Amino acid sequence: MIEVHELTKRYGAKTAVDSLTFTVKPGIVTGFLGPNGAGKSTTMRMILGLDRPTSGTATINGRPYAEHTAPLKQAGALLDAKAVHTGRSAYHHLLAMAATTGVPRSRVDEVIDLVGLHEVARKRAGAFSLGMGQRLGIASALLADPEVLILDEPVNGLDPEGILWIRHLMQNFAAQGRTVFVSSHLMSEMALTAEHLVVVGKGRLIADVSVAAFIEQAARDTVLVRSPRAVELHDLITGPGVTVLSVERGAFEVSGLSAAEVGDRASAAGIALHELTVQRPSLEEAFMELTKDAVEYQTVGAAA
Ligand SMILES: Nc1ncnc2c1ncn2[C@@H]1O[C@H](COP(=O)(O)OP(=O)(O)OP(=O)(O)O)[C@@H](O)[C@H]1O
Repeated sequence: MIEVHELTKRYGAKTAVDSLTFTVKPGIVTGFLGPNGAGKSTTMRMILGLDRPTSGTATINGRPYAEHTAPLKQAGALLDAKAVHTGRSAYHHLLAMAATTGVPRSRVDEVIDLVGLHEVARKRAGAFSLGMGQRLGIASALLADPEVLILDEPVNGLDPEGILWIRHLMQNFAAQGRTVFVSSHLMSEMALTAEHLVVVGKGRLIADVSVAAFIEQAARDTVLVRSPRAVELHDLITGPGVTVLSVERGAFEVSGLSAAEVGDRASAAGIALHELTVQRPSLEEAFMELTKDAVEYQTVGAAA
């Protein structure tokens, strides 16, 4: 379990993390979502004791990470996959880590097999592809068999097979009753991986919600209506709870009414319909809508 309470980090005048409070529960994968610069990495670094908070607290299994007697048994993390000694082989990188943290040698072979690096374990890590580097980073995170796994953008730059592999690894880890906290700026990826979402923008909490609830909210349909008598039909259906989102010549988009309701009303008034299409926003669109005011560097015109 990870508990973050009123966590704040300022760099001079810049507030990178602004009074964040949330809990990451065991047994499920929790996605940490937000646009670039939202403060995800800074929050993860503070949870792991790598950055000192300006104020507030972050604990892992009830204590600040650094105060645990065997911190690596509590939480393993992948923050930057390139942070390995490039001259060492994957095997020796892990062996050195194991030796300094009291992990038995046999566990090194175990995690190498677990992440599928058996064939290349004796090769220099500096020559690894991005995907192999990510696997090695995850092997390091898993080395001490931790209760909590913290991964910062683990699928960045991976091919579809690598993405699938990490997704299953996280889900299996959570299914064992452990805690998984994974950051991403891709809603579509998190919808497939996570069960719960913590969404941040400009350092602030925007949503703390189950993926199912987010999808349900996002999936609010709109109906595109095209008719030669669009103006009349438009006037006929407007009322409480009905929002007309866009109007163009001969067509409009409406929310708050089902396609059947629009069709019935048109039929009752003897108005012909030339199109009646249910439109469902993609999850990515719903996420962008949610975070649109919290995007740090917005392209001019992007808000429209
Ligand atoms: N050491 C630092 N000094 C000054 N500003 C920093 C420092 N580290 C982060 N920031 C700023 O804090 C904000 C949050 O950065 P952070 O890297 O935590 O965001 P993020 O959500 O992880 O973004 P990304 O997906 O781009 O990595 C950014 O505006 C960043 O420029």
